[in-house]
Amino acid sequence: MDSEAALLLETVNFAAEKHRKQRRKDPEETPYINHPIGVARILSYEGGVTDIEVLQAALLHDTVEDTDTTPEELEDKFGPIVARIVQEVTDDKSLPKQERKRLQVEHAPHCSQQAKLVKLADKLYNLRDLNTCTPVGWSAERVQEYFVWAAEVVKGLKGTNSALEEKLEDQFKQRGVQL
Ligand SMILES: Nc1nc2c(ncn2[C@@H]2O[C@H](COP(=O)(O)OP(=O)(O)O)[C@@H](OP(=O)(O)OP(=O)(O)O)[C@H]2O)c(=O)[nH]1
Ligand SMILES: [Mn+2]
Repeated sequence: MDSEAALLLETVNFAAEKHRKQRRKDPEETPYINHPIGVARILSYEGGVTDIEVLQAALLHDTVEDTDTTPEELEDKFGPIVARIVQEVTDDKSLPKQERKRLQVEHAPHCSQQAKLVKLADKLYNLRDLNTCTPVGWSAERVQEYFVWAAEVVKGLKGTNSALEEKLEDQFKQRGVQL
């Protein structure tokens, strides 16, 4: 087996252990790990991304934000580039939600190309998820507001990957949201 395949298995196993107790917010309580795996798969299969560090960062992208994982732990295990990409896509959960959401819009254009790829795939996964398995308690208005906010973030990620951007564009069009 080639070493990149082994490295991806090591990475997905680490993410699965970290997210093992978490579930998505949908009524079926889908295992959380489906999300990071799906984000990495969007990058590879739909975005044509082959950069192993981007695919690893996608698998790990919610570990620091949502589990006890530290940036140092990621750096020790996966190196400084993967750790940096994850850090770039990590929200500061100590801030109020509105502020976090505003900072994503503000920071998106200044992210590295690698972090922009992860952000595009994360948004595409979550928008599709909202169409098929809406989180418990989310009204139609809340779903629509998420699309409007996500479009503001994606505007700042333009020129990164045309295949992913076209698929995001389709999602926004379906909701009457202008990109
Ligand atoms: N659509 C959907 N999202 C779910 C579900 N379960 C968990 N999530 C997560 O919820 C987040 C979106 O919900 P919000 O209420 O807007 O944000 P919050 O969790 O940060 O408070 C996303 O986080 P994120 O990946 O960190 O991305 P981002 O929204 O911060 O960009 C998404 O992955 C689900 O069943 N459907
Ligand atoms: Mn995510």
